[in-house]
Amino acid sequence: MRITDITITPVAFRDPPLLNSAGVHEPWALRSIVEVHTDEGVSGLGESYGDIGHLDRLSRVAPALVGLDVHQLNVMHRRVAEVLGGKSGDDRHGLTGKLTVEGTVDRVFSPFEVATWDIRGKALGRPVSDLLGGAVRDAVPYSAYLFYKWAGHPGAEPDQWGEAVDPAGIVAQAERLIAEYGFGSIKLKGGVFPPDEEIAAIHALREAFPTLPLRLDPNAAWSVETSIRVAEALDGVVEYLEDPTEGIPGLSEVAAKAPMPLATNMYVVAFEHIAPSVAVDAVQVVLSDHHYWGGLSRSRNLASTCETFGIGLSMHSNSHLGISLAAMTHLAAATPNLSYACDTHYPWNREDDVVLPGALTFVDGAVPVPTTPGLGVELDRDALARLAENYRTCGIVQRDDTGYMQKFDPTYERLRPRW
Ligand SMILES: O=C([O-])C(=O)C[C@H](O)[C@@H](O)C(=O)[O-]
Ligand SMILES: [Mg+2]
Repeated sequence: MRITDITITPVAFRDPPLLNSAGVHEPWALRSIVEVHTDEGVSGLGESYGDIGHLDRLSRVAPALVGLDVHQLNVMHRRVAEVLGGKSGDDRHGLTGKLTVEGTVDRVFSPFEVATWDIRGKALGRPVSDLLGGAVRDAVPYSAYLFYKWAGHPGAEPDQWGEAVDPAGIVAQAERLIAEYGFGSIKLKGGVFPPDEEIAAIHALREAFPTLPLRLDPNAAWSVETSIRVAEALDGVVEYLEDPTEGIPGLSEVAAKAPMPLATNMYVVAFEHIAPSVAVDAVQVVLSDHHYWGGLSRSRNLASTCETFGIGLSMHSNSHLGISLAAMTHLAAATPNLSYACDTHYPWNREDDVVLPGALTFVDGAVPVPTTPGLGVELDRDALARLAENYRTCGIVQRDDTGYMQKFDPTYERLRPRW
C-alpha cells in the first residue's frame, strides 16, 4: 500500500487570550492538516503545528515519503531525518522545551505517522486503538484545563468565557468547564501571577471541588527556592506539580524536597532527555505528546520506558483540533500505564471551529474511544476550506505569546525564573 501523494493544509482557528508564563495567546492558533493518499484509494489524516518553520519542514519532507509503503515507519523516520539534514527547528514561546535535532525529526515525522495508522486502520476495518494493542479503557478521561485570561482580546468584544484573573474567576471557569464537560480533574496553567496568588487559586479550587485531583503548571516561572516553597504550601493538595522550574538539574533539586511528584513537558521532551533525567530523578511524571514524541508508535516506546523506570505518564496538549483529539484518544486508550487524565485545549475552541474533522464528544469528562475504522474521524471539507482561509488572512505565521503581550505592555519580558 504505497503513498502516492501528501497534502498539507495550514489552518487557523480562533483562540481566546489565555495567559501563561511566556505571555498571552494570540487571536488565532495555527495548525497543519496532513492528508496522506495511497495507491489503494485509502487516505489518512494527521494534525500538527502550523508555525511557518514547521510547515516548511513538513513540505520539504512530504515528497521524500511518496512511494513508501504505509507500513515502513522505520524507513519513513530515517527519510525525515535525512531531509532535515541534522538541523533543529525553533519556536518562540519555548513552552514545550528547546528543540533538538532528534526532537525536530520526531515533530515532523509525527503527523505523517499518524496518517499511516489511520490508513492501516481503515484498510483493516479496525480502530487505531486495536492496532496499538487494543484499548484498555472505553473512554479516555481529560482534565479541565484552566487558564488565567483576559475578558477578551484587546480592542475586541469580551469572549464567551470572560475574565479570570483571581481565585474567584478561576473557580468560576472550573465550574463552567465541569458543568459543560463533566471533567473529573483540574489543571491550572500558572506562572502568570505571583506564586502566592496561584497558591490561593489552588486552595480555592480545593475548597470548591474537594475530591477532584488538581495540578498546577507555571512553565518554569519559578526559581528552585520558590518552587520548593510552593510545593510545601501545596502539600497534599496537588497530585503533581508541573515544570515548576527550569532544567533537569533545577527540577532535580526541587524534586528532592517537594512532597509531591514533579511532572514535565518542557525538559524531558525527546528520548535523549530520559537518561539524564532518570540519573538525577528530576521528574516522576512525564507528559507524553505524540506531536513531539514522534507519533503513536514512538509514544508507546516512551510509555514502556516510563514503565521500566517507574515514571508516571500523563499527556500534554497545545491548542488543537479534532484529528489530534482522535489520535490522542486512541493512543491513551491503548496505553495501560497512562494513569492520569490527559490535558486538552479542545474546549477552548469555538463551536464553529471544531467541526473539523467531525467533532468527538466528551461524556462525563472523557472522550469515548472511536470504534469505527482508523482514527474514526472524517475531514469536513467546508470547515477545512474556512480554516485555511483564516490562515491566509489572519496575519500570523508563528505562535508568539511574548510578542503579542509586548504589544500591550512593551516592558514585558519572558523571564525564567520570574519569581
Ligand atoms: O502544559 C504545558 O506546558 C502546555 O500546555 C504548554 C502550552 O503551550 C500552554 O502553556 C499554552 O497553550 O499556553
Ligand atoms: Mg506543562
